[in-house]
Amino acid sequence: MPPSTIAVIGGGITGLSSAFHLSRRFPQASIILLEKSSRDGGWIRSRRVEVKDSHGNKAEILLEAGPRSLRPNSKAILELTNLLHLTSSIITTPKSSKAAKDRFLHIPGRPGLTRLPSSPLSLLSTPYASSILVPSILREPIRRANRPKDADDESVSSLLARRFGHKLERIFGSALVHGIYAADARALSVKATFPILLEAEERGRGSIVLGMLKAGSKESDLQQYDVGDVQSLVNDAAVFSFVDGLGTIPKSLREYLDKSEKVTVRTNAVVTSLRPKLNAEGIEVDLANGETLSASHVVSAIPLDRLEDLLPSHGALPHLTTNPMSSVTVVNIVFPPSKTPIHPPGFGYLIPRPVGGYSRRGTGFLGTVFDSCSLGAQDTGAPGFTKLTVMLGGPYEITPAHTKIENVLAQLQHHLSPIHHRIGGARLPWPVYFEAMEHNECIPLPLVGHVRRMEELRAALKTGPWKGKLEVIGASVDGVSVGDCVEAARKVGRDW
Ligand SMILES: C=Cc1c2[nH]c(c1C)Cc1[nH]c(c(CCC(=O)O)c1C)Cc1[nH]c(c(C)c1CCC(=O)O)Cc1[nH]c(c(C)c1C=C)C2
Repeated sequence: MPPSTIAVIGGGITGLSSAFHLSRRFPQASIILLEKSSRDGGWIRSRRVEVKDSHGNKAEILLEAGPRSLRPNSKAILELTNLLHLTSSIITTPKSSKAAKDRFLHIPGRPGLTRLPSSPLSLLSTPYASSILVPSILREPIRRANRPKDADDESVSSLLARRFGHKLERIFGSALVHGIYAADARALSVKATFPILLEAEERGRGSIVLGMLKAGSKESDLQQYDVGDVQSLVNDAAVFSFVDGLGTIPKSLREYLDKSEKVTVRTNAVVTSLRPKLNAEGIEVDLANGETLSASHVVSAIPLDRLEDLLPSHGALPHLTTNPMSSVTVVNIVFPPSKTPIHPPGFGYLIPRPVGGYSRRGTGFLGTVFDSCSLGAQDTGAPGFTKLTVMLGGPYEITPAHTKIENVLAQLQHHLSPIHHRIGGARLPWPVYFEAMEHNECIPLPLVGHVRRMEELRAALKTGPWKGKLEVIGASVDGVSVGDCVEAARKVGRDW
């Protein structure tokens, strides 16, 4: 029986795009999206702020509180962009730009920023990073195969350390994981987060480098996605966004859903429990206001541990509370136009795990994104303002002192100081805008064994009291990027 009434729980990007795709696939079904807070869009939050410097120069700067850019390799995102008619507001960061090519680390104990090589030729101009990367990479193929027998998963850290050595793991591996998961690489499942490394090791009979060199060309599945001319617009882009930021996607999804006769979006709608009907098909959805909705099918697009709170004991599901979540403090800063550039051109920098681990006395800094470099075209008004985003938290414990403007600026000054010393020891100017936002439990962290656990969860949903009528998707199940969330939303309900 095709679904007659679908309840989608959660109004983040996964929930909104699920309702969108389901309404296209099942035009006869009534769909109700239930979001507990007063706004939809989840962690995507774009806003424009007006800034003014002491000379009266004014600008309107687009700031992001959460994710800020999309990768063109996500076909599901290209398709959504096409279907929502967002082509004309795309902004790209070209692959050839400094914002795409120049990435840095701030290595605790070393002054300023350390440039990462972006091509074989640039190894010469990045001596410190290359002195660690080159020997580790050259040595890897001659290390004996050393994957532990019968281990089908391990931590990101463990894989990198056993193939490339501990120094590469700590300096590069930990920083990469900070920039995506704001997490400790020693806990995350490599199979869930970087399966490409395990696949390469398999192909290279123990060597990741040889496996990468052997990588065959992947069949393009572009035909299955209705991407229109979006693909050609982002062909030369490293990343892209929209004139009004990533918030354009949830806003357009909401507009589309509000126009659909069969779809209702309800905010401030708190779901308190989900109950499989005992003697009939379907699921009862209880709300905090006392209402009970009857749904033939339900999509849970909320974090797994929140779903756990909604389930009755006879519908209990495995592994909902295994993974922790990472909390990140995002600090948006805008500096006034100045003669001395605030930072070198580039994407930004990440800070690796310190030698002694995540001390409570640490600065809490994970990295900084140079937003003006990649997405300056979003801003209007007087030129020359610099927007950047500092990220703190994750494995570090953050106190209010960490995010005080003076402390954040002092750290930035320390990381960016060589550029200022070179140009006469100038200090960073006082910002025209500063906002620190704490995102509590915003990134789910798949621990070792996550892939197997999710297989068991899916198997339990197909059988037992849920009979395949409840599907569980989203960042805590399938992958944390916006592309992963939309891809999962596109597939939901395929078996109904
Ligand atoms: C709120 C902080 C976030 C951190 N990571 C993510 C968020 C939302 C999610 C994320 N970031 C990246 C990826 C992979 C890219 C992809 O597949 O789309 C994911 C899933 C890469 C990335 N890291 C940073 C940026 C600006 C990007 C591009 C994508 C995006 O806009 O989110 C920088 C960065 N992110 C985090 C930290 C601590 C950090 C440091 C500079 C955590």
